[in-house]
Amino acid sequence: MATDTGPAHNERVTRAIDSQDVDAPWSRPVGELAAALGSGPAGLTAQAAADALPATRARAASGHQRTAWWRLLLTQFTSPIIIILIIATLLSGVLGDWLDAVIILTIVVLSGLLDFAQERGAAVTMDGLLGAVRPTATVLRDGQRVEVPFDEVVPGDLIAVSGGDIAPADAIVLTADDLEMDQASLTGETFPAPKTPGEVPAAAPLGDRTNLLCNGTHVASGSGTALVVATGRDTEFGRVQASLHARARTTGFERGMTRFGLLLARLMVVLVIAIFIVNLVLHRPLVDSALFSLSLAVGLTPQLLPAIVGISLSRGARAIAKHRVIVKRLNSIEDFGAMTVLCTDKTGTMTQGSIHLDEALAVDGSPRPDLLRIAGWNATLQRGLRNPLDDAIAEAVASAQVDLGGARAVDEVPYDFNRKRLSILVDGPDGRVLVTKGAVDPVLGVCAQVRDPDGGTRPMASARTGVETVVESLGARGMRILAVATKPMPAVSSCSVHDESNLVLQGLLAFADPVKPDAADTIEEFAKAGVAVRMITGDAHPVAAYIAGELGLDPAAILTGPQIDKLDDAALGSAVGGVQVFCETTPRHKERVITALTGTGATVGYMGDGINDAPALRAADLGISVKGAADVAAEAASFVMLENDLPSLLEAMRQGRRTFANTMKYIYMTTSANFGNMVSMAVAAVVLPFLPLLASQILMINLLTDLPATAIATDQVDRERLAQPQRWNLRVLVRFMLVFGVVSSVFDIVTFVVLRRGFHAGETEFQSAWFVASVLTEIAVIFVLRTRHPFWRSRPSSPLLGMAVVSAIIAVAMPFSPVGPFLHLEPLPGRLVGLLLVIVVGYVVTTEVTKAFFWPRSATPAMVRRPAVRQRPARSRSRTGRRRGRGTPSP
Ligand SMILES: Nc1ncnc2c1ncn2[C@@H]1O[C@H](COP(=O)(O)OP(=O)(O)OP(=O)(O)O)[C@@H](O)[C@H]1O
Ligand SMILES: [Mg+2]
Repeated sequence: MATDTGPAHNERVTRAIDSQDVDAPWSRPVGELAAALGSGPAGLTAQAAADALPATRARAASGHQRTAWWRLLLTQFTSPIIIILIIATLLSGVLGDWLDAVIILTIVVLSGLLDFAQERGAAVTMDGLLGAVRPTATVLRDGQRVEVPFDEVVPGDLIAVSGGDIAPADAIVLTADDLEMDQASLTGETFPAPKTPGEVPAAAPLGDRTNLLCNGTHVASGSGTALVVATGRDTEFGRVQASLHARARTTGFERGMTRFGLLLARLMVVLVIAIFIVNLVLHRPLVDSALFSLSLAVGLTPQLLPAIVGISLSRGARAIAKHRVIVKRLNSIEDFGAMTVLCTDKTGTMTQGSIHLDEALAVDGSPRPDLLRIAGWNATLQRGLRNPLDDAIAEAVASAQVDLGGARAVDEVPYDFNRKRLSILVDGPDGRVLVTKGAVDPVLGVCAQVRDPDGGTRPMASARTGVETVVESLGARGMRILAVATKPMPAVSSCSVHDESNLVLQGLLAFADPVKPDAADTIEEFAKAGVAVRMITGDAHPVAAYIAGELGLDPAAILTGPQIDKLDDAALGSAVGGVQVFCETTPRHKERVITALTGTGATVGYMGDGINDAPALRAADLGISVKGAADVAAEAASFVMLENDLPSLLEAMRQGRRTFANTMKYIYMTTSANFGNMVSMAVAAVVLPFLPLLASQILMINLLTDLPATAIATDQVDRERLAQPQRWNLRVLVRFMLVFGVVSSVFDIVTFVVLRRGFHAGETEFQSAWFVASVLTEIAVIFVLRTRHPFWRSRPSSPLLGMAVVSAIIAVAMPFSPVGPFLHLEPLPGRLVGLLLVIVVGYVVTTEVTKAFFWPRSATPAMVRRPAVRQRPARSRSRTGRRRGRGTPSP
């Protein structure tokens, strides 16, 4: 098999793509395609794949790529305001003062480097974290199966897929074993589409290309191999993505940030232009006035906000990773902190997940060892999704050394989440039989008769109540039950869903899957933290109720899938709040429940790992999956746990709240300081006969006050901030900005008056004093505003304290240092320094007093509100708090 290597392959692939050699590949014989792509039965060689990678990467669909470091560095200097500032500075150099220009540029570069270093660190951190949970594809290279990241799959690769896998590229089916793809993400079609080898006409619409696996769709059942013909932008999915600019839905945090950023930007533009005009009207020097206004814009601009927020979120992600939870979307951390309801799957999360077959029983509950043989045919011959129930049966068959009589599968109706049954047409010692097993109700529904322990049969109608009583009593002991049924089908060679009728119920299998010992405690901890835990399972009512009891949930507050079907969305919306357990659900039920819960105003988390959980994961405000889960589930989630462990999720959530609280601290403090400065500058520009600060001084203040901001992510958070869900609250933020901004302006103006009237300060002395005062007040106030308690009662983190002290010392020392003259700063008389300190103390005290008035009024009521969905008891369904915007605003 001539597998091509080296640049020749690379060239051929590029040519194939460019010349559309592989146009409508679904209509071409696979041999021809493989030849065109340089592939053979052993797949590509590793060398050929490596050679093709750059061309493939270049055509990757947008997204996920890490920006090159130099590009990241450049972006620090490419915002319009910075560019205008740099040009104006160069201009001022040409017109006169080169020294000033160089100093301004130096500070701009230093600030840019500081931001770059942080952002770069954040990007590297995220890359490392995501590496652990990035999906991989199974490809054949040099005849060996290897796992490679999705973005390293190249045209010509042979891939192998099985249940739950996402197709990493467009690929033509080579072999298929009952392969069915869920193409809903592409076509909206919710029924899985069967896939088989064999060309289809070139003109076949997407839905009819039965030999094409489409990038982004996932395997609903079965397995197969396929030849990759297109990747990235060249795939159907890539094209759709490009045309829609398809983006995942924005989080509440992103929406809040965007709106707030816009608000600030507008405010800034208006003020800066006004200040510039005032300066011109007052006949100040044009260039100086322009530089002053531009520097103000740089100092006040919120464009640094997203960067610093991103940095503190990525630090948070690293801290969360310590609890073995990986954050896939940074902004979801806010939703994590805001979560009020957590819904989870049962198996593996609430239970230990190591399912064990306990008993094989006849319909009356008496032991029936030979049932294991029938069940064994079904479980060991099935080729669909691997799953723990079949594994448990196979294990029991092996350990009891049951003889399967050389049975062989003729055909199969794979398991699906709606039918909840799995049927195999078997050629065994008793001839050709259809063996069906599945959840009790769905199997009973297709049985006409039951087989009694004595070997005789009876109509289902007369036996049903008896069977249900047995199932109920097993369920009450926490047993998961499967029903097994058969039907002789001597004359057929294939089977379908329609053959699942008129079966004879053979017996029941009881599985033990005990509740995790710490699950109940963790659920209680979540409840104390304001998060109601809810269980949503596909399993039957009796066992769900039993497990609910074990977990401390209310077994009476239960809703089944069939009951959900009877409710329309509105009725479901008003019912979900009081329900603690949802059982007998299909994937669609899970999704509807989550949507209904989000509709009540709750911030809903959903944790699940199966294909059947993917729709619910997408519908939730935050999806949580587990490493090793089906690709579709992992893709739909914004958090991935490395182990299925509820306690670590609790810790991760607390860390999420801490991160959110610190991020909000920064936003609250920076915006109020900026707003205050804008107002002060506007006033100063009007009343002073000279500029209150020079451009280089403003930029230096900006740099010095940014230093402690970089340490905010490390800060401690007051305990009560972590006790309840928190969410973004624009109204409180704007009020905070106005109140504390104005307080700081009042003190700025007091400083003006004292300097001009009391000290008769001239230009340089005034600017030097104001430089020192600006830095000191802005730093001191961090310690007041970072907590709602009196500031001396809440300890800041050491890095924050350290950075703040260093910045303050630099600021005070600068006028006395050799650097001073470069910034036009002159040493201040001792009396003036003392006075500045008095002003700083006065400012701190005033802010502290204002804070005491500000927080109780706006925040305390929010703090005592409860989550919309409550823990036990479930009877009185209170409507309180069912609005968006609950939860406690920060800091
Ligand atoms: N391979 C199988 N063969 C037969 N029946 C099955 C199989 N897998 C699952 N079932 C039946 O379908 C029910 C629902 O299982 P499913 O995996 O769809 O639900 P789930 O919501 O993921 O459940 P859980 O909460 O336990 O994880 C199971 O309780 C079982 O009765
Ligand atoms: Mg499951």
